[in-house]
Amino acid sequence: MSIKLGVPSKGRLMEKTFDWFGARGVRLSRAGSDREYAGAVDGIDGVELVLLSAGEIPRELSAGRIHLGVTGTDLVREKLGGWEQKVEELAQLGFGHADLVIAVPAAWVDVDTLDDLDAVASAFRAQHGFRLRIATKYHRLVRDFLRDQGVADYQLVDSQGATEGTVKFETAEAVADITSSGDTLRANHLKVLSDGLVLQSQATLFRSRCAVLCDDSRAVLAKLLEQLSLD
Ligand SMILES: Nc1ncnc2c1ncn2[C@@H]1O[C@H](COP(=O)(O)OP(=O)(O)OP(=O)(O)O)[C@@H](O)[C@H]1O
Ligand SMILES: O=P(O)(O)OC[C@H]1O[C@H](OP(=O)(O)OP(=O)(O)O)[C@H](O)[C@@H]1O
Repeated sequence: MSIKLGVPSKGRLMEKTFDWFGARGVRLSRAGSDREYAGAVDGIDGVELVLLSAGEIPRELSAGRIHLGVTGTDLVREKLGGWEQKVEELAQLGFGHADLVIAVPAAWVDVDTLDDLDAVASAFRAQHGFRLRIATKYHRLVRDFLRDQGVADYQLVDSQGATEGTVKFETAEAVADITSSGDTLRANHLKVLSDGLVLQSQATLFRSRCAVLCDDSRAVLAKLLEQLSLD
């Protein structure tokens, strides 16, 4: 029996994950061309590499279809309600750092804090007859954060990409999205609220609490974690 390790199938996250495992003697690679989503593992027997969308890895972990998975903490917390019951964080990998933030138009010179946003939101509703729109793909995290911070008079609108563009295209008044360099926010004339940090994320190795392990698989997992110095 083998255990399944899910890794992002493309981009920086995939390459840096390969580097992280490689530095610990577990060599991960794509099996064929850049377009093929099959993987190979050298340096340990019984581990199968599964290349997946970063956004699907939380669901695969919680369904128990993969035993281990690398993805951002933001995606696990967003996609899995009660995530701590479903997965265990084994190691923060030290890359893929990004902040989930609330940002508003830079031209809103009087709006710097969540309190300011709350005041604007109430005035906006009175003036326009509908609630101020915040575009995001992080519905759970943003809703929970704004509830805890006492901001209520808003609505979330779904944006699965190019979220910073929604303000210019007038489908939202504010955004909640991941930022790392800040370039995308600046280029779209947006600014982060001073207390608008929802979550700091980085690439993390997770273990499924839902995957069933036979004795052989348990032994493979223990050997892998020992090789990664995580036992
Ligand atoms: N600019 C960035 N800098 C660093 N990390 C980022 C950046 N943008 C996104 N990330 C992180 O990368 C991870 C994957 O992001 P995202 O969901 O956008 O995946 P993707 O690249 O669109 O892949 P897929 O569509 O296959 O899921 C997330 O954990 C996110 O926090
Ligand atoms: O602060 P920065 O360094 O500019 O990075 C932030 C951007 O990176 C991510 O987008 P990505 O490139 O993954 O595309 P997406 O908008 O389609 O998610 C994120 O959604 C921001 O748009």
